[in-house]
Amino acid sequence: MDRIHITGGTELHGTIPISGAKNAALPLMIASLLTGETLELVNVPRLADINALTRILGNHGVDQTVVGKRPGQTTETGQTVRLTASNVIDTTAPYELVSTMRASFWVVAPLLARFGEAKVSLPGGCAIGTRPVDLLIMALERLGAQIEIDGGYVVAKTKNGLRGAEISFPKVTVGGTHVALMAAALAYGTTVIENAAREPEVVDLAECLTKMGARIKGAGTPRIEIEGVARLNGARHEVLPDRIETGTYAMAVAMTGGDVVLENTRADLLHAALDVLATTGAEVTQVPDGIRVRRNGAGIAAVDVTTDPFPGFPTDLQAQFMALMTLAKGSSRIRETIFENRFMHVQELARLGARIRLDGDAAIVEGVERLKGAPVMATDLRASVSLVIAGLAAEGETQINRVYHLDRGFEALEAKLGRCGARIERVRA
Ligand SMILES: CC(=O)N[C@H]1[C@@H](OP(=O)(O)OP(=O)(O)OC[C@H]2O[C@@H](n3ccc(=O)[nH]c3=O)[C@H](O)[C@@H]2O)O[C@H](CO)[C@@H](O)[C@@H]1O
Ligand SMILES: C=C(OP(=O)(O)O)C(=O)O
Repeated sequence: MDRIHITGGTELHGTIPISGAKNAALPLMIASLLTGETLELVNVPRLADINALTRILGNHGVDQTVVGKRPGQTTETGQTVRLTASNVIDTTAPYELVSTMRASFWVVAPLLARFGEAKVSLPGGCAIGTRPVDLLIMALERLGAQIEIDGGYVVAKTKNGLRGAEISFPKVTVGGTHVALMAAALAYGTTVIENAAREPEVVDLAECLTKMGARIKGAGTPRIEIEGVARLNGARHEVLPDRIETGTYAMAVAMTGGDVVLENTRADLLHAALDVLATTGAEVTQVPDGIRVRRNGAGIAAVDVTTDPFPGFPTDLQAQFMALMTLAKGSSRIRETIFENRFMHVQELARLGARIRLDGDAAIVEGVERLKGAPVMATDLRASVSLVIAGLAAEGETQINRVYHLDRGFEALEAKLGRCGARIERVRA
């Protein structure tokens, strides 16, 4: 198994191009199942999760091509992918394919809406909590689907097509909102989603669906209204920048010190996180087409954080922020309200010398003077990258095992950090 080897203690200086968002690209690719025409997606990141979804869509019969390089594009420019679901031959998404990635479960919605049936394995994904799909099933049932669980599969059917309805989510769910949006786009009549997720990736999906001919109002607010249409058409859509990758590298600079411009990204995608970062003492400024993060010799201030649905502080940046707080002056309290088991990085950060105590849904981090490199093991995607950040700031050598988690969500991580002076390399097994 590959490992990442880091020699810590160097500041980061330079530019880092930010990729298209994994968590936007996945539902956008899945939306290709809603039409027989071609959906062209620009700025798709090269990631293991994207490859996994490519296999799942291919199994349904979706034709996929990756467009070659065009003038002005480099290997750092995202891929352009064309997806055509004109000949869907299989409405089953098997366990072997779905178990590795949670988002793949969302294919249930377009398959059901367009073909009246879907059989999709219950999902896997990062081990950060129980992660049920009851609310996704509730949304489809509200739209008239008959659903059974059989042998680990969700078997969904509809006799006469889906019908618009009111879907009121008791808690904010990103996946539930994606599923409801895709299913309602082809349902007969009007659907209202209450307490919808407001994440930028939901807005991105809604914008793409609108280009495909869907009628959607209110995406980005807690109330989304969808007037179903009989069919959707092809479209071309650019995947929005990855706000979690942006925030991750911003926190890396805040921790190691230095001066880095994060290119091809937008501050409005992560205001809450950037505000917190500024409170810790980092200088965060908007520059044309990006964000500049700087920290000089001054120390890191301790700041309390609570994760929340967008526009709050994202749970997907909680581990990275905890890494930063391990070197803060004083004590910070980090509360996780989205997932009940998203503190797997705590024991690994402790190997580097961090002082963190768990207290229910919160972690209390006592800042220390310095971290010292050690072998650590990544346990999930964002936990893994929190160890990379901590390793960059630690004295000496850090070796991160189980790198496949990182490959799910961070494109060209070593190259992006390496060009800013980090001493980081992948040791291939
Ligand atoms: C591929 C992708 O985009 N993943 C993101 C998505 O995950 P995902 O869409 O899985 O997360 P949700 O927003 O659905 O989950 C939010 C909360 O609702 C709960 N819940 C969800 C569905 C359900 O049927 N029942 C239920 O109880 C979850 O266990 C969790 O406690 O949003 C999360 C929250 O921002 C992010 O951390 C993930 O990175
Ligand atoms: C938790 C994540 O992914 P998934 O929902 O696919 O497990 C993530 O992107 O941080």
